[in-house]
Amino acid sequence: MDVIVRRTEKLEGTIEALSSKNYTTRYLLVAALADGTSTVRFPAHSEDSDAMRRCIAELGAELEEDDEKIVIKGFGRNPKRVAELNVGNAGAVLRFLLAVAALSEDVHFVNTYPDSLGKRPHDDLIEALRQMGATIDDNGGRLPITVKGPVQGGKITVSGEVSSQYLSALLFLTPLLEADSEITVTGDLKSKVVVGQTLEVLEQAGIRVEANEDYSLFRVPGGQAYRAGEYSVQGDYPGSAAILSAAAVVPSDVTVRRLAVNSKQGERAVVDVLQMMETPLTHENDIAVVKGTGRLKALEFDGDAATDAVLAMVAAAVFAEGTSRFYNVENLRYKECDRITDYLNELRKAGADVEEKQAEIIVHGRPQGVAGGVRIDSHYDHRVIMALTIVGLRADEPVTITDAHHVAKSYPGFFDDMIALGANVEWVKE
Ligand SMILES: O=C(O)C1=C[C@@H](OP(=O)(O)O)[C@@H](O)[C@H](O)C1
Ligand SMILES: C=C(OP(=O)(O)O)C(=O)O
Repeated sequence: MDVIVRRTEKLEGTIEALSSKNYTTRYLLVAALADGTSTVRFPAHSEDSDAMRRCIAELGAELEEDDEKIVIKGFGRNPKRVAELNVGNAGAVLRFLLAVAALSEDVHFVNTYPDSLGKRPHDDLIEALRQMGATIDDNGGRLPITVKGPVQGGKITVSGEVSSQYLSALLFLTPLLEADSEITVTGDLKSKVVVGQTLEVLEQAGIRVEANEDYSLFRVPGGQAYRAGEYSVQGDYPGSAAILSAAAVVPSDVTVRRLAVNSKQGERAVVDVLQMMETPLTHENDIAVVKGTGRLKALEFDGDAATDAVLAMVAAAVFAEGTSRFYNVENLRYKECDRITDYLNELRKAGADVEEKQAEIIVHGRPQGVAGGVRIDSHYDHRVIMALTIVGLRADEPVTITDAHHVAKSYPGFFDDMIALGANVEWVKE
């Protein structure tokens, strides 16, 4: 399904933030790895969280759900034998479950998104699991992948250069092994803040992990058990970053509720970034209020601190006065698409003035707006879809985003929320 985004004069209203994707995947996983019964309240409902839900059920977790919660009886350290798992297009879910699969005997991960997740690398995790004794058949570090356990703890080395998800995956697995583990992270760890979310969830699940200050060394005692628990999922900053950035580029009076002020999500930085860009924005008592004027100032920002919000920030910078620079963002190239080259190509089509370096996005702002009048390839990427929607709000001619239904990977209600706020957006069948 395609979406047509037309110039929008004003956004106004109040929405509840969607639930966090990254906390939902983590809480579902630790609940599955516990022996007792856990409750996850306010879980995200999206393709990625559904992928985790489906896979842990196949691995033997018993799930019961209603509108507000999922009650999960875990399988502990003994997942059921399954021949095959399908994680859809969910990167984090795949990486976490590749590690969990090593508790089992022979699990085959299928390749259902050859042009998206099918292109993403997993070599660094595969290599670490091999050091631990796993036998792995892979396709040059990519899907399809078959993992055969068992594995042992001990000294493990993993690269953090491409993704933090490999390290998080090992942190979920190693407490369940008999031996103690010592994980050394080589290279410059990317998306470091997300590892903080992994450690927070592990601690809530009663797991002990010792980490040094720069997250290059972790000691994980073996023989631990996940404690069943009661978890409550907070609002999602990466998805809300798109709403807040949309509200910043046009005149607006938009309130987003349920955005924890003290959240560990790095994408919380969208609030500071928009304020630095001189957007009138307040954030108190977990409520963000944007009273946009459409005027923005350029800025320089280390994007690795807020990986999943960078595309929305860049979309806002398209309309800023001056040149913005988002640096330290090379790992955006290894996402649902190459979020530097592919994304900037689509922005250019829409009329933005952007440049790329290997690890940087440079935006020469156009406060006068962009031409639009184009069809955008969404590259299977929910964050590209949301970002181009922001740009379309201030384009002279309509912007058509093809296959915009892929927004459901993380934020199925994105267009409903945008329409509720007054965005001039319309679904069309091809
Ligand atoms: O651990 C996680 O849940 C995630 C980690 C990040 O990935 P990278 O570490 O690959 O940057 C982030 O972009 C992704 O959406 C979710
Ligand atoms: C990159 C993302 O997710 P994943 O790596 O889990 O596919 C994302 O949500 O933007």
